[in-house]
Amino acid sequence: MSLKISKAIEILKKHDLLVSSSVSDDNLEVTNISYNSKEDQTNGIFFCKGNNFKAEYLDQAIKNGAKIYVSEKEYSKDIDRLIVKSASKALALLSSEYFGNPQNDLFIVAFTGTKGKTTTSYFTYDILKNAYPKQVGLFSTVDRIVGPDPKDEFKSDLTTPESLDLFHDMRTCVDNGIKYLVMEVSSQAYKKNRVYGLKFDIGGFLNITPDHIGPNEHPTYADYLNCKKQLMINSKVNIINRQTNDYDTVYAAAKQTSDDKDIYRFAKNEVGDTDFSIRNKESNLNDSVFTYTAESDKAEDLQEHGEYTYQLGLVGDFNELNAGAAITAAKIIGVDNEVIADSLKKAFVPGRMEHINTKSHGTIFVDYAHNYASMNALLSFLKREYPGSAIKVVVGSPGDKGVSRRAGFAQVLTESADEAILTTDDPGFEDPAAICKEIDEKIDHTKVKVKTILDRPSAIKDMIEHSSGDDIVVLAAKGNDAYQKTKGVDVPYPSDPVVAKKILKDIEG
Ligand SMILES: CC(=O)N[C@H]1[C@@H](OP(=O)(O)OP(=O)(O)OC[C@H]2O[C@@H](n3ccc(=O)[nH]c3=O)[C@H](O)[C@@H]2O)O[C@H](CO)[C@@H](O)[C@@H]1O[C@H](C)C(=O)N[C@@H](C)C(=O)N[C@H](CCC(=O)O)C(=O)O
Ligand SMILES: Nc1ncnc2c1ncn2[C@@H]1O[C@H](COP(=O)(O)OP(=O)(O)OP(=O)(O)O)[C@@H](O)[C@H]1O
Repeated sequence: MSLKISKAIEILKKHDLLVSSSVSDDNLEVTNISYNSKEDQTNGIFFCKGNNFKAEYLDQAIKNGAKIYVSEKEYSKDIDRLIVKSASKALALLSSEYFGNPQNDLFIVAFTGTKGKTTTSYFTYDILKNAYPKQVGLFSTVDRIVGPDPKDEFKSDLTTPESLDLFHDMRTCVDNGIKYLVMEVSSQAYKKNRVYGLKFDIGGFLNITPDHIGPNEHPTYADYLNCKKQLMINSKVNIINRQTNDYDTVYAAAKQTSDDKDIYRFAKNEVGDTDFSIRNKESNLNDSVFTYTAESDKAEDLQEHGEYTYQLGLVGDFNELNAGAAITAAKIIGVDNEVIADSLKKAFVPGRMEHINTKSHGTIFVDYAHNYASMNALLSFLKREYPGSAIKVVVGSPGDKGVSRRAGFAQVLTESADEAILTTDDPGFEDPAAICKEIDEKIDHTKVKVKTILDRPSAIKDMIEHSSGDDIVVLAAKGNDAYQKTKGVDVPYPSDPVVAKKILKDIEG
């Protein structure tokens, strides 16, 4: 991989990003690209970016072999430099060029939404992988899959990677024979220009509720919505949840760059003015069965028999909506209905509505619901569908972030749980006991029985041991995370599904 500096200048000028250039050799062709000074920079281009950037990082990068740097301000005059209006935008554009614009060889399906990105991406990935074996990649919050072999699969750090890493991994995908890429696009990805300049073949908008608003994320809800709707502006074909908050804004964003014929809307039950509607037929603790009905001419063009029935291996009415988005994407691509139906039947998403059937300790769900909106969606669904079951929740709230989640958990536990055990979840630099106390103090104890057990495996064990019959045990908010973020260290933790299964093995054999 390489990048000619003359080409870099041309691209920056084209995008009106270049402020000035001090370049001794226009013909320089760099063979390394980086934004992390600790890496080898031999014959490389180095990007000074980020709120926490320090001049000494550039000094280190130069020592490590950087030949030229890109920055919003001039630091060292010792080497060539390109001064730009936005280092993050420059990073995206020049990384794309450096890695040979791999996006041009991929059909990219992207999803955004406050909730459901990971689940919908997995549904879509599973369907496409069954339709086009060995040709599908996945960039999700949980895993990054850049090729067909187990060695091409690794854990993600961010929902949407930094642009350089994104284009690097897309290059790997293309080199590994991948033709379809399913990815999650967070609002932060737009805020931080990680996907700047990218056009998506299909973009799906799942929902938006106030979240991720705070000093390190979005200053206001308006900013959050503005970032999220960028996916619609940057997608050729759009799929939109007709029932999302701010639907008109989202639809208008799609219309900016797409004709009506390329915008598909889906909705639950009788809504009107939609292209597809979803109706639940039946659900139990293992599956839900629903119909997907074409409600417009363009939807009928996509779905020749008008109405199809699907069985989804992941319960939760919100998952029918997630499935709707995945089905629509697959149909736009032209996947056979049988493949779609078969894939959804076997759907499994790590840490999302994973259910564990026990012999005599009720049914256990492990779910990543980690704010009021998602926990409310989950617990209201369980309460509505299983009125005879006691709902018993093990949950904690993280330290150093999302403080409003604590009051949210107190509210949703009061509204929908019968019993709760408060426990530790990524305490960071805070005291987990104090976090639990904060939640506990806001719970109405006349409505729900609560105790605190800080050691998470002990909390899970206690809840499982004290559950039986039709009880539903929900291990919430941690999904399949295999760590507890504690005082700046990712302390290994076996993950909720592993802990629960081990406890069951010990007590049920
Ligand atoms: C606030 C924020 O969005 N920060 C992200 C951003 O950081 P930044 O560009 O501001 O960089 P920085 O952390 O200030 O560091 C400055 C620069 O110095 C460099 N450096 C640093 C040390 C050194 O010795 N040498 C050196 O060169 C770093 O490599 C970096 O380039 O770019 C970094 C990647 O280059 C991200 O890791 C980082 O995400 C932080 C850690 C993060 O967790 N962000 C969350 C909020 C996020 O993005 N979440 C969304 C999901 C949200 C959802 O669920 O919807 C996501 O997409 O994951
Ligand atoms: N469409 C939806 N509407 C409301 N809640 C949902 C929806 N889909 C999933 N959830 C709930 O939110 C949790 C997180 O789902 P998922 O990981 O798919 O979303 P995400 O958008 O990737 O989340 P995050 O941005 O927090 O990583 C699930 O475990 C479930 O409880």
